[in-house]
Parts: sequence; structure tokens; C-alpha cells
Amino acid sequence: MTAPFGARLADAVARRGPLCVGIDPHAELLAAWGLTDDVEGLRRFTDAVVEALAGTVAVLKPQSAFYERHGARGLLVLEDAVATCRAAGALVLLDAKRGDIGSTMAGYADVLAPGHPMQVDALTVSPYLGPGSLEPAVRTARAHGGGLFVLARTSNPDAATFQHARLADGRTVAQAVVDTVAGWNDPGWLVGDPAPDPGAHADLQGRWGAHTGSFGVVVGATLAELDVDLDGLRGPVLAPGLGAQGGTPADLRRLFGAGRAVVPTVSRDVLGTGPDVAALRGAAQRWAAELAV
Ligand SMILES: O=C(O)c1cc(=O)[nH]c(=O)n1[C@@H]1O[C@H](COP(=O)(O)O)[C@@H](O)[C@H]1O
Repeated sequence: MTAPFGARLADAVARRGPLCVGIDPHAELLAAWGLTDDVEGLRRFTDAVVEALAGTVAVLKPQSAFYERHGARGLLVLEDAVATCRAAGALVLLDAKRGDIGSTMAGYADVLAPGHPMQVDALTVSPYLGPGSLEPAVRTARAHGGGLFVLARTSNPDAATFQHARLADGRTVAQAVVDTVAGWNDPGWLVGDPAPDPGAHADLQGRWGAHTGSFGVVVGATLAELDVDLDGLRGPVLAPGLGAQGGTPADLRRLFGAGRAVVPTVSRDVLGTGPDVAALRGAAQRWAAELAV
């Protein structure tokens, strides 16, 4: 059986460092690389990023939107890239921000299961329909060693409009999302589900301490201050918003300090250095080095 995602992530980070690079083939980037905005351009862009980074970066995060906009043939490009990345030792986090009623969510979550033509290691999901709506995805993830990253406090400027709304108990929506995900990282959650063996990867837990759960949250690196309490999460934090959205390594340190399992993710700031494969690799290495300070 595949090891739990949290353990596999801790392992990948121990070997390759925590950086995640997003594969976001924007039309503007295709043009900047001298490529056509079609499936051929998409494939050449993706191949270059995968060649540059799949052997060195811990996590690659393809943005589904930019493949879907090219139709079924765009998804074939994504499918090939996912398989190549995983074969090269990178974890693949599919950024599709899925979220629907539970019965439909089960279908979306199949992307974490063996036999799916595009099986990935983890998926971004939206909690807008309520905690129960995501439970089928939690079950699938648990059964197959997959992971979920749930949008909690996102990097976009107006995120707080909804995410700072308060529940009857006084918590913000963002905090309620974090607390829900923390519950999923408790192996006792969902009695009867196959729980990860907490002893199997004890050797990997040194670096990230107890933060090796398979269920993480998204918290932007662009926040003025950390306005959610992550102490009980026991899982990873995906931190987007670096580079193009203004977030810096110093912001990451200011917001999250040390001792948390933070996966910083950068897309355009790395991708903009292409199409040269060495330049892409160099940009990712520069980010990794700055983040390590
Ligand atoms: O889930 C995400 O990855 C995500 C969450 C969030 O709060 N903000 C955010 O920018 N993202 C994604 O992260 C990527 C950021 O891209 P860059 O701004 O180019 O680094 C995009 O694919 C976004 O969809």
C-alpha cells in the first residue's frame, strides 16, 4: 500500500527541500516563450518545465485551468506530465480547487486513486459547501495515500470578505476550515476507515516534527499578518502568493516562522525565466536557496 501522503511529503522535502513549483501555462507565458497558444505550445511549455524540475523539486503543482482551456487534448498533455513527474520522483499536487456536494466530490476525488488515468498525489479543494461535502475526498485520500490541501486563507486581495466572516461560535470561517482539517489529521477520525500506520514513517518525522498529516491548508504568503491559528493542524501548509503576487521569503518567515511544515509555492516567477531549461532550474534553485535562509 502507498505510504500516507503526509509521510511521502516529509520524505520528499527531506530529500529535495520544501519548494513547490506551479505549472501554470498562461497564454501570456506561452507568448513570452515564443510558443503558440494551442496544444502544441502547451505541450512544449509543459515538457520544458517537467524536464527542468521533475528531478529536483519536491512538489509540482499543475494548474488544471490552463490545461482545461485547451480541451481534451490539453488534458492529455496534463496526463502525460503528471505521469512523468511522478516517475521522476516529484509529488504532483493537482491544483483544481474542487468542491461540490459529497456524492459528486467522490468523483472528483477519484483522481487520487490507482487506476485513474491521471492519478496524482494530492488535490486542492474548496470547503465552501461545508466540511461534510469534502469527507468522500478525505476517505479516498486515506484509502490510497493521497493528500488534500483545503483553501483556508487564500492569497487574493479580497479573500477576507468570506474567509473572515464569523461563525456563531466566534471563529472566522478560515479558522473553522483549519480546525476541520486538523480533525482529519487525527488518525481516529472516520472510524472504520483505513488509517495510516503512524509508526511506519517515524524516521521521517524528525524534520517536520508532528506536522506530517496528509491533510493541509492553503494560507497565502501575502497576508499582512497570520490571522489563523495553525498550531493544532498537524499537517502541511501550502503557501502561494510568492513572487508575482508580491510575497517574499521574508514574508514567509514573518508569517510562519520556523517549525511548521510550510510548502512555499511559486509559479510565474519561475516560469517567466523559460523556455531555457537551465534557466528554469536556476530560478527554482534561487527560490529554494532564499527560502532556506
Ligand atoms: O491553491 C493554490 O495553489 C492557490 C491558492 C491561493 O490562495 N492563491 C493562489 O495563487 N493559488 C494558486 O497558486 C498559483 C499562483 O501563481 P503565481 O502567482 O504565478 O505564483 C496559481 O495557480 C493560483 O491558482
